[in-house]
Amino acid sequence: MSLPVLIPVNRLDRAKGRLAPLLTEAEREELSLITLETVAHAAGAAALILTADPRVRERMAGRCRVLEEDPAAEGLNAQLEAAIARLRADGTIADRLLILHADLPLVRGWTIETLDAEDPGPGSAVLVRSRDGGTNAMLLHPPGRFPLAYGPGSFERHAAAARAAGMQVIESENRELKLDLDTPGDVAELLRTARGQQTAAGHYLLAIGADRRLAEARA
Ligand SMILES: Nc1nc2c(ncn2[C@@H]2O[C@H](COP(=O)(O)OP(=O)(O)OP(=O)(O)O)[C@@H](O)[C@H]2O)c(=O)[nH]1
Ligand SMILES: C=C(OP(=O)(O)O)C(=O)O
Repeated sequence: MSLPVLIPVNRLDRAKGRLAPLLTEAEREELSLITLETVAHAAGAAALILTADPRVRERMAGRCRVLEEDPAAEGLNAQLEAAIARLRADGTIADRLLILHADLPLVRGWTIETLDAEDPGPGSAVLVRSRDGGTNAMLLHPPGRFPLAYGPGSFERHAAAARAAGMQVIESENRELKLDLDTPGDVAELLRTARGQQTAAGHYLLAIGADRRLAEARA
């Protein structure tokens, strides 16, 4: 596997909490699954889904490799570190790894190829900053040089930690990877363009009337 793509997915009943003002719990869960399918499809055979939710496993069964979380690890960073250790031990991960969020509605296969092409070689990290300062995508060459620090404002933490580890840091302006669906503002941004409306997430959001709800909230 030239570039394994690790995609962490929160438990559906915990995901997308910041969209609660716009979407019901059932709608947030379905949107999480729809964007996961988009990201996993883009990653193709390289997709490695990390989740504790049996409904995610059921939805993605047979379509890509789904990894169980480590019961001894707590939180996103610890879960990712534990999964990466297991994947390095079994040879799935060698000298490169792309960690992608599961909620990137615009991502396509060629998006990942474009990001991959930005990799300058060993000793580097290519990062994509999200609208709220998170890290939507992180291509590590190699992984393991610094501790993962996902959470609010993680982009600056990851960039600083990579530099402190002697790595070359590149901020990619990859437009498809910069948009994740965390807030009602992100949903509005997705639905603002025909391109966004034509995504699987866009179709779903329009079908449930999220555009009208946004307009009513602005009124
Ligand atoms: N496997 C796993 N994935 C997680 C966990 N927490 C967050 N994620 C995933 O990590 C990525 C970034 O997560 P966030 O956007 O911060 O969390 P979220 O649950 O999607 O949204 P919020 O509820 O708004 O924080 C998304 O792909 C999440 O699904 C976790 O504890 N385990
Ligand atoms: C946890 C993260 O996601 P978000 O910024 O979407 O909360 C992160 O990018 O570090």
